Amino acid sequence: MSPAPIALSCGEPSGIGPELAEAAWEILGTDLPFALIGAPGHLPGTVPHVEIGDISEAPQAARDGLPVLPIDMPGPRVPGTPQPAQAAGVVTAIERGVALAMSGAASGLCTLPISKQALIEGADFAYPGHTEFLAALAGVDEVVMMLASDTLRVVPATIHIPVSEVPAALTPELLEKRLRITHTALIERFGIAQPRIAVAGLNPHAGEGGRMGREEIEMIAPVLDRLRAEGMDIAGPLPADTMFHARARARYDAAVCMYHDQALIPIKTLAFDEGVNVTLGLPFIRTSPDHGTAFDIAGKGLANPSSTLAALRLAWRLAGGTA
Ligand SMILES: NC(=O)C1=CN([C@@H]2O[C@H](COP(=O)(O)OP(=O)(O)OC[C@H]3O[C@@H](n4cnc5c(N)ncnc54)[C@H](O)[C@@H]3O)[C@@H](O)[C@H]2O)C=CC1
Ligand SMILES: NCC(=O)COP(=O)(O)O
Repeated sequence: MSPAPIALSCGEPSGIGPELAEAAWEILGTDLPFALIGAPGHLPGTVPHVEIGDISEAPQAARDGLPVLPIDMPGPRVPGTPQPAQAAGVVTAIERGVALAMSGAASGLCTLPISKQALIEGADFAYPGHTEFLAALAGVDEVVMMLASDTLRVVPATIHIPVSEVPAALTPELLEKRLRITHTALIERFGIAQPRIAVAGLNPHAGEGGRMGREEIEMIAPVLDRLRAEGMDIAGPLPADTMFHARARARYDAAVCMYHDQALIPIKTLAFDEGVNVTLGLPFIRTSPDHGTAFDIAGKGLANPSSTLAALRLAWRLAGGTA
């Protein structure tokens, strides 16, 4: 039996999200059933859309157009200029997607990019990103952000915090939890029986034996030693500058990095168009394109849908679908 459709939350209406949703339907058609949760009036109209009342109607509706579960939002889409007045609707779309995924009516949630600033201004949004919001909605304490592509998988151990706060945020407990969730997901979600994980150091040259920082010796290495003693295949702490070239990448299935840019720069450099953001540790499947709202090109017909397609396809595959 085919999995339930994927819910696709609209993200920031004035970014490229509406264009990506239409392009996704144009390319996927009925092969991969999904429904956009958003304001029908914000769609550019390059393809037809069909308003539905229940996500189970998506496979049938997709024959005639992009299936849309409508959300009321005030005002029009203004490509390139976020509209804080629509922020509450953007948040509602995410909440509705989570409810559908948690109930099983949707087999997963794919989120289009939000403008964090617009959500803060317009809806007092208290979270730095989807990842933290979804964890709160699901009632889960610990989740992991993974960016995945055929070329590379990366996990930032700390996520949306200032770089100045990273050393204090990196605790043995946090690193161990991130590693355990990553290890389990590689086995259960990605079908890798014996996952190989590479762990980056925090400092240049992974601390150069303590001369350029001691986090590797005092915090990272003891955690890795403990997990290796349990049988996990973990390399590191490795110098971050030399762990992403092709020969190095061949030695691991995922790289766990110490902070956001250490993880995301390599994958966005190697696989910007195909990368997918996956949240691990939630009680439902959540994926997202790896890019943001791209205000500079919104409404200009320049948005590349590849990462959104990859995100929908990964969600579908993780749900057991075969398209
Ligand atoms: N999952 C999410 O909700 C995410 C949201 N964001 C948010 O997006 C906003 C803008 O972030 P930026 O750092 O400017 O990154 P961005 O990814 O929106 O844009 C960076 C550059 O890549 C280009 N680009 C991005 N996606 C593209 C696509 N599909 N096709 C063609 N070109 C594309 C843009 O035109 C821009 O030149 C911020 O508010 C940020 O917080 C950023 C990343 C993820
Ligand atoms: N840089 C990744 C990013 O901002 C996506 O975050 P999230 O909204 O998926 O938590």
